[in-house]
Amino acid sequence: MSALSIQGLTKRFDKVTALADVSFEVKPGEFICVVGPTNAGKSTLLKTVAGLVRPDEGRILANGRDLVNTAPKDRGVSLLFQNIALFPTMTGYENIAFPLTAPGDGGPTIDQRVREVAALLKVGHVLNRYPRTFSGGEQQRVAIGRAIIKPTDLLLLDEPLSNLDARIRIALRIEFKKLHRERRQTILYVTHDQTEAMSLSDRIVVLNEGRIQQIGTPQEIYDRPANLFVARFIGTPPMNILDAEVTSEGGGAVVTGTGFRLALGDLGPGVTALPRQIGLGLRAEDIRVAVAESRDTPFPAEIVWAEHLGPKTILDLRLGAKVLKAVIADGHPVKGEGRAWLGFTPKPHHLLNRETGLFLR
Ligand SMILES: Nc1ncnc2c1ncn2[C@@H]1O[C@H](COP(=O)(O)OP(=O)(O)OP(=O)(O)O)[C@@H](O)[C@H]1O
Repeated sequence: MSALSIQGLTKRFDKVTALADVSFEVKPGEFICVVGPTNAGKSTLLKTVAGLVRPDEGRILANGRDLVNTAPKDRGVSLLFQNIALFPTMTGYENIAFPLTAPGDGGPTIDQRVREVAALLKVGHVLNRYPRTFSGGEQQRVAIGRAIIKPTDLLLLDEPLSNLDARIRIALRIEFKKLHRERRQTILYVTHDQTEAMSLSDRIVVLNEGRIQQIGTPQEIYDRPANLFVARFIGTPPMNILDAEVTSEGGGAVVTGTGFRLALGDLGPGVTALPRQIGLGLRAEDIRVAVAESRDTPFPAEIVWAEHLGPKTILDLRLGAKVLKAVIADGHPVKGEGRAWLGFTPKPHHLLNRETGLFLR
C-alpha cells in the first residue's frame, strides 16, 4: 500500500488553478522531491496534505486512510516551512523538545531524543541559548530538529534550506540524506532548486502551473525528459535545443541544422511519428569541443563567453544563429575565446516534436 496516495487533486484560488488534477503515489520510506518554478503549486500541494488548504477535488490517502476529512493534528504528518518560527522565549533545547511535551510523550527519553537530534544536526552548542543568539543556519537546524524529533509517518518540508547560504545548504542536504537513511521516514520535500532535488530524492515530481510534467528517478528525468519544460528545467546548464530537420537516409535518421549534420542511426519505428522539423536536444556534456577540426569535431563555432568555475568551464558557443552551452574540464586546450570545433554525441537522443513540446522516446 502507498504511504501517500494523491488522487486527482485540484485547487483553485479565484481565477488561479494552483493544482490541476495532480495524482501520484509515494511508497513507504520514499524520499520524494516536488520541484518546479515559482507559482507551480508546490506549497499548495504540501498544504493540502498537511490540512492547511482544502482541495476542491481529489483525494489524499495515507496508508489507505482518508486525510482530507481528518483534522490536521490527527494526520500523522509534521511540516516544516521555509520561514522559521522558533519560539523566542524558549531555549534551543525547549524548541526542539516542544513536540514531545504533549501528554503521553513524557518520560526520560525526551532528553535523550533531544540530544540525539541536536547531535545529528550539529546544534548541541546552542541548546541552552535563546534563538535571538543563533545564526541563520543554527535557527534553521533547530527548526528542522523540532520538525523531525517526533517520528511521524510523513515528513513534509517546504523549501527548508532556501534561506541559507550555499555552504550550509549543502551540509544540511547531507544531513537530510543521512536522516532519511537512518529513519526511512516517508518524506515529501518541496524545492525550486533542481540540484537539491536531484541530490536528495528517490523520485522527483516536476510540477509547472499546477500540473505534473513528469515523475521519475533523478536519472530518468535527466536522461529522458518528457517534454521541453522538464528538459530546460532539470540540469545545469539547461539542455540546448537546436532547430533541425530529420530525414531518413539508408535506413538511418539524419538530423541537419544550421552548421551541423548528424547521423543518428536507426531510431526505431517512433521516428515516423516525428514531423520533419524537430528540436535536437543536447546536454552540455554531449558536446565535444576541440581547438581544431577533426572527424569527431567537424562543426566550426565561435566562443562568445567562458564562465570559469574552477574544475570546469562553461562555454557559450555560437553555432549559426544559436548559442550553445558546453562544458570543458580545467586544463582543456580550448581557452575561452576565438574559434572552436564541435562534435555532438547525444546519448540518449533527445528529439523534440516542436509542435507538441514532447520528446520522442
Ligand atoms: N491563499 C491563496 N490565495 C490566492 N492565491 C493563492 C493562495 N495560495 C496560493 N495561491 C496561488 O496559487 C499559485 C500556486 O502557489 P504556490 O504557493 O503553491 O506555488 P509554489 O510553487 O509554492 O511557488 P513558490 O516557489 O513561489 O513558493 C500561485 O499563483 C499563487 O499565487
